[in-house]
Amino acid sequence: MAFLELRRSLSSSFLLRLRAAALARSRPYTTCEGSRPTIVHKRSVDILHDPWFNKGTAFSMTERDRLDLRGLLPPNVFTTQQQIDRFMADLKRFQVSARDGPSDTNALAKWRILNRLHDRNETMYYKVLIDNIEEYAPIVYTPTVGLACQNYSGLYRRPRGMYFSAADRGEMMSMVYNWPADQVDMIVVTDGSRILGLGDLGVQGIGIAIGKLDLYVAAAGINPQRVLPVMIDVGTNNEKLLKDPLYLGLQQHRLDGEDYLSVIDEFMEAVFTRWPNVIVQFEDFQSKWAFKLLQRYRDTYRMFNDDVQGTAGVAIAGLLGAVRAQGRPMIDFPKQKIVVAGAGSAGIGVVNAARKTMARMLGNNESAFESAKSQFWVVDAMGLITEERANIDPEALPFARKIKEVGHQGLREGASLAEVVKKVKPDVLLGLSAVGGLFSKEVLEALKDSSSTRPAIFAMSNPTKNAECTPAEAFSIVGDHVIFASGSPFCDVNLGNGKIGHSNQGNNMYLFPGIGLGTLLSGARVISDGMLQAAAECLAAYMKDEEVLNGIIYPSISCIRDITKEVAAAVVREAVAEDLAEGYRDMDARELCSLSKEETLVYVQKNMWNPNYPNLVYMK
Ligand SMILES: NC(=O)C1=CN([C@@H]2O[C@H](COP(=O)(O)OP(=O)(O)OC[C@H]3O[C@@H](n4cnc5c(N)ncnc54)[C@H](O)[C@@H]3O)[C@@H](O)[C@H]2O)C=CC1
Ligand SMILES: CC(=O)C(=O)O
Ligand SMILES: [Mg+2]
Repeated sequence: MAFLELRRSLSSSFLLRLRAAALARSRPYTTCEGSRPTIVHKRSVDILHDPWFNKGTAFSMTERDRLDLRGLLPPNVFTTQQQIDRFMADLKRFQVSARDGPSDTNALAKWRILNRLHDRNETMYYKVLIDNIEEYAPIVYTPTVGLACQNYSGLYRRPRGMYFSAADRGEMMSMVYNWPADQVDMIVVTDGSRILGLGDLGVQGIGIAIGKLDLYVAAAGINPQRVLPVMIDVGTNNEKLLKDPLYLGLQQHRLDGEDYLSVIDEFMEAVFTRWPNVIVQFEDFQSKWAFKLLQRYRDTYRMFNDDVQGTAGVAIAGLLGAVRAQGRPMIDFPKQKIVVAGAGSAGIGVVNAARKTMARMLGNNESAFESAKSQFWVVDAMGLITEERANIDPEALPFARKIKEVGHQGLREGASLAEVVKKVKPDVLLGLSAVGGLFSKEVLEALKDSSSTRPAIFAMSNPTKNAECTPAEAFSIVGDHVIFASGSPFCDVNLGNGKIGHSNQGNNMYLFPGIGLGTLLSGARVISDGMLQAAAECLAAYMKDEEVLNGIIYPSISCIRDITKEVAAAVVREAVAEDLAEGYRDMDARELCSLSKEETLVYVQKNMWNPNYPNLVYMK
């Protein structure tokens, strides 16, 4: 009701202007000089201050005349490449002159320089990011984005995205109309309660939503005018932030229970009312809420939880790669013994998905599902989880080991990670604990007795300092034959004798952009388990046998746009197969069904945004 009243009270001319502006913005952004122009309704300095349309020194002279820009810019008209060369020279100069400081200082300085470019010229920002993804993903994404979030209240200059707070209850239906774009394809939302492995960062967590959406644009080619980072500020339980007078968020403890749920419910209703086709990615919600919110919304809204579902898919792809790296067929996966350290949203998401994958390989029936469970040993902050655990988390309950069973192995409730590794001799040791160095010398020494010919170590916690071990530790302690993956990037290790120990990056960035893009282009109303499984299988199949045998189980980030295209196409095809696809724009469901695999790839590619300046024409 409040929403209807508000809409009525807005003057119709304002709504018309809003719609006209949004329509202009929603036009294809990939046109170049000479092709169909983009109509803009602003001129002069207003256009220079609009990062969606600004081209800076690249405005041609005719455009400068057309848009009243003559004299507002230095006279030399630059090509896109010249602009980038100038920007990069500046960025590199900083890198050289800041060589004395700790490496983090350089990384944060680079984040600031890139952030300022993002604020003034989006096209150029994304061109720099796409063309140098290997170098700058670790800046706009993990690990540096973690540091940026920790310091966000100080770094904040210009607003980006939307903030919905506990103080906005009852207002969200109208607030969503404050966002200038009539079309939003992708929202990444966080409540800041568990940012990477850095804990509760409150409102400062918006940095992670921005970083994830940067990858949506760079990897999936989602139009940057149609992404929306969102922070839901329900308070923070971080006492340091609560005491900080410069903290930008609500200075109150987090809402809980029904109060908390009512805020998230209102937000979901509001965004899906204004943008019925939007996809919402939940990011870095503490486990306590991650599973509950996923269950609450996944059958009604187009949403997924990246930490639970995206991470699970990336882990499955890596685990299957590790089986192949042993020279064994993937169908041997159900024989792998897997020790998982961390029973939060990510760890439990992985064991659930891995169990289902094993069960499918074993015949996809109840007994297969039951027996697959016995391949996992889950260890959390209190040690090995068994059925003797008091107040066990319901999500972890299915993986609690039977006390008699572990007794036979010489283990007990709460056994330490080192003891578990010693007794189980696992094929895989996977960390999603957020505890840097958890895979200590003792744990890694124990893994030397693994029953696998090539034990695999997944130190998946972020950012870098939270990795359970480094690749150098893994290769030097366990041996050259080990398979290694980490959540944040590490360099390969020189093993001597011309041999390289490959350091893979096992991060959900290889899946979430493709899951989002595939869902968008299929028009599926929900994101099914099958669509997520198709994404994971596609990533697993991306790696060639010779790469996998060489210990390379994930692709290089330099191919992320290509991988994302493949993943998105796999998601579209699965949505079609499950009869969930309702089509997108001119591509209706029937036509989607008739596309071959190759045609689906072409369809996806055609719908990916590229960072080219459009030709701008002013209209009153
Ligand atoms: N590589 C990737 O793509 C992803 C990595 N992550 C990382 O995973 C980590 C965990 O994320 P969530 O599961 O959401 O966090 P969470 O806080 O929900 O769970 C952490 C879990 O680790 C356990 N833990 C704490 N100390 C431990 C110890 N000494 N030994 C064994 N377990 C211990 C806790 O009991 C808890 O079960 C974070 O660092 C996050 O950055 C999360 C998602 C994706
Ligand atoms: C990668 C990611 O989503 C995380 O560390 O939370
Ligand atoms: Mg996350």
